[in-house]
Amino acid sequence: MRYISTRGQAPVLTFEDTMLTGLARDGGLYVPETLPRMSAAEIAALAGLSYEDVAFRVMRPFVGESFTDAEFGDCIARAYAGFGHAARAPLKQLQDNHFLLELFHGPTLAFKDFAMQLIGQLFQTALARSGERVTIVGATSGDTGSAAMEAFRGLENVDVFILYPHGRVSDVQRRQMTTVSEANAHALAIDGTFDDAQARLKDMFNDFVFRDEVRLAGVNSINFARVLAQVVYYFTAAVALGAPHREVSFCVPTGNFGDIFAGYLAKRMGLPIARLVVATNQNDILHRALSTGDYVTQGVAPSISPSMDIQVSSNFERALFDAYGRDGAAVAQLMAELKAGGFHISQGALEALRSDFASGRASEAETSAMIARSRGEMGELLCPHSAVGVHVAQDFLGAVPMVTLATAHPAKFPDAVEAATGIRPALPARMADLFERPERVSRVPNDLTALEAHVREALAR
Ligand SMILES: Cc1ncc(COP(=O)(O)O)c(C=O)c1O
Ligand SMILES: N[C@@H](CCOP(=O)(O)O)C(=O)O
Repeated sequence: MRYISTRGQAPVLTFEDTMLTGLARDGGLYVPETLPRMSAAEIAALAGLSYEDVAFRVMRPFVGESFTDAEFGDCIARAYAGFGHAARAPLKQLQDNHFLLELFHGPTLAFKDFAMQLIGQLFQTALARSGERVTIVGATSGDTGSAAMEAFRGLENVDVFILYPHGRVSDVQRRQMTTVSEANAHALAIDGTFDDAQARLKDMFNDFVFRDEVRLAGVNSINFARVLAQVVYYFTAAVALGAPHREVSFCVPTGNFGDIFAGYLAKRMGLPIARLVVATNQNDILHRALSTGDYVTQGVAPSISPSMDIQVSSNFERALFDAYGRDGAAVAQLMAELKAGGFHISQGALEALRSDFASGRASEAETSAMIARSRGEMGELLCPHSAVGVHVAQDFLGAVPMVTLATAHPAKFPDAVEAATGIRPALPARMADLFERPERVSRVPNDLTALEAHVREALAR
């Protein structure tokens, strides 16, 4: 299995090198050169298997020679052993033909744990073999950072630095990052938005001197292995609802486009997915782009679903790459235009995107109203991100079963949930002392030189 860049100018890599490399050296994102397909019989055979067994069968063809069957199986087993639900990603009925896929039973209570716990194991296995040491730098709007800290805390061959937008994550999210006591984990509060943090991260990757000096690695969905691990739960959910004999649709609360891109991969692999619905909050660039063809950034307005407060949606580049017939030069041109504020999607590419993706948005009021309604009518306490998904899904319910992804636990966003329902959701017992633990965080300017200096100094200590 070989991986190529969406901008067409970077070396072709194996799975392991793709995972350890992060951003391609031409600024693009790695994708598989060809996608493995699963036949209807192979999909049918997933019924009744454990989450771990499905994960092995779905992901194995992407891994190639990078890990042996035994190594890969062990990594999967260790990754999901700590989840708080035997099914790992349980499915619940919400409404007639509408289901909720609960992705918040991992150690940090968000869907990020599915991929981060696995790549933590894969990094450890690969680095133990090579004896190499890497510096992971990640950008987060709240959940990727806590999941990364949890997965990489205390690991011998890794230092992990997480940039989050100061004042723009929930208190629980912040404390999940700033209370990690292990010396290899560093929380950095940046003056700016998540888009600024992600842009500085990409700048670090594009500074080859720094990149090579610290052996930079990434665990955002820049890293294809992150997206791959998220493909698995589309299979478990669809098979539970009758795939491959029956079509299923998914509605996905979306920001950086990683999770829904995983659904797109599942569809391309042969899973019968009728609709992939992009659900955005008021920061609705993706909904606007799919509706009008204009992908134009506006300022980010802080919302009650802060993890989706994103304008520059990294993985949309992967979808554009396919929509433009895998023309790396065309994608590089669009990304250059994005730096100046935006681009227009050609008619052909827009039609290609619309053949896979539908979209909708939820305002702040609609999100709050759905948190209240789902509690009252459906008996489900939703986090605001999941509520965005459930709200948008209402316009797409019909004969095909709809699965909305519940991407985080409501207790990560207690203020928004309490404001909507009067109920303050409690953290699980193992996190009960989160607000008593001491915090450790560095405030850093939104400036590449300052950030690189900070990382270098911390590594030298
Ligand atoms: C709780 C939650 N929901 C939804 C999203 C959006 O997912 P993606 O960025 O993969 O589109 C995020 C951030 O990634 C998140 O943390
Ligand atoms: N919402 C995310 C943003 C980063 O997304 P990623 O999937 O690229 O890591 C977060 O919680 O940090």
